[in-house]
Amino acid sequence: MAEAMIEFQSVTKQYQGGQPAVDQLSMSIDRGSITVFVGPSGCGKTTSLRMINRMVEPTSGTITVGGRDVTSVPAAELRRSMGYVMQSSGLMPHRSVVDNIATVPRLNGVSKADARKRAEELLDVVGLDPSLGKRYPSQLSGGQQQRVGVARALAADPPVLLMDEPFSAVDPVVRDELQQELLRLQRDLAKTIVFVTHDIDEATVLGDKVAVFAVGGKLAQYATPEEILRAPASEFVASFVGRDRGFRHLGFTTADGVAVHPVETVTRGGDAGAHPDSWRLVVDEQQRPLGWEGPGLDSQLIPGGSLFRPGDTLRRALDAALSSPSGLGVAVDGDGKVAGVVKGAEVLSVIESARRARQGAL
Ligand SMILES: Nc1ncnc2c1ncn2[C@@H]1O[C@H](COP(=O)(O)OP(=O)(O)OP(=O)(O)O)[C@@H](O)[C@H]1O
Repeated sequence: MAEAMIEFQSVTKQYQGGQPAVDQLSMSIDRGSITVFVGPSGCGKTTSLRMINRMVEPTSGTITVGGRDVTSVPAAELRRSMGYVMQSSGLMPHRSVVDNIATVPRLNGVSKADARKRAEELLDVVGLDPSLGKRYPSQLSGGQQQRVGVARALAADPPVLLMDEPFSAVDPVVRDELQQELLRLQRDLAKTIVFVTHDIDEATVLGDKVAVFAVGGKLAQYATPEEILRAPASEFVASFVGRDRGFRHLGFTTADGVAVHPVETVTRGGDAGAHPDSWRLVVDEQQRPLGWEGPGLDSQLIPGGSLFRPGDTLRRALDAALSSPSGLGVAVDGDGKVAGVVKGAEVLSVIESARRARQGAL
């Protein structure tokens, strides 16, 4: 069984008047995992996160980190012992990137030279060119600033990282990159990360476990993303995770059972007959897919859909078939060479048998 790193025991936060911001929260957060707090605006996610490092003090209840009641540690010391990343990177505008990252180690008594050296290494860890270290925060893009925010939070090598909507101010493509980068980092670092977002997609991508909060600071469900999509605990959770949860749930099952069929290919610039009478896949000299030629379309190249790779999920298999102009999803091997095609109807029948097997197991 996983070991608890952070525990909330009947924690309530009541600001003046009104209903509690957080109401009798009890939950246990595993060491070395990513736990995502998700829910609609105002449901107490940020308040819950900030009570972990005492930026906010609970009205009642107890929070322990590593078995120690957080109120037994001076608030300033506690805060420095945890990394904190927020939505606006929170960088100090008049300090260089390197000096920003070195802030907490310097406060902890690390020499200037060592702290800067470590800061430069961390730029590399978060995927930034170390030459950016001399710049000021305003000379970086939003995505780069968020990476610096992550580097700064990691600088003192804290076991716990608190992240409050760290990627919500950047565009969707950069956001996707930052999410993948965080997962990659976490594979090496194995920190205990608590991550706040209002975006259920982000929660299911990142979370080992997801805590769904309802307004009034009540914990509505706390489970793996797979379980939350498959078996929402209430009407509220079902509506919060959204209408396409059935489709998104396919992202948790591998498509090993889906057959890959041979496909007719033609090399670009090769012997193409002018009018193909069925769909055929155009490939380059290394057998990598370029697009399709269709019947009656004068051998004009039509862009292909998404690709299906070994180990991919049912969601990707289905998307490959649905996004392909021929209706045949292109499967490639680990080198990106065409391995064959998958058919939408067959993906659906694998999905259906997986569903029946699950029901049989109940
Ligand atoms: N300092 C404060 N004083 C009074 N009320 C507060 C304070 N901070 C938060 N609240 C209230 O507590 C409730 C929970 O706020 P919190 O910021 O924790 O929610 P959230 O889920 O993080 O929301 P969002 O996604 O909008 O950031 C809200 O009703 C909010 O108005």
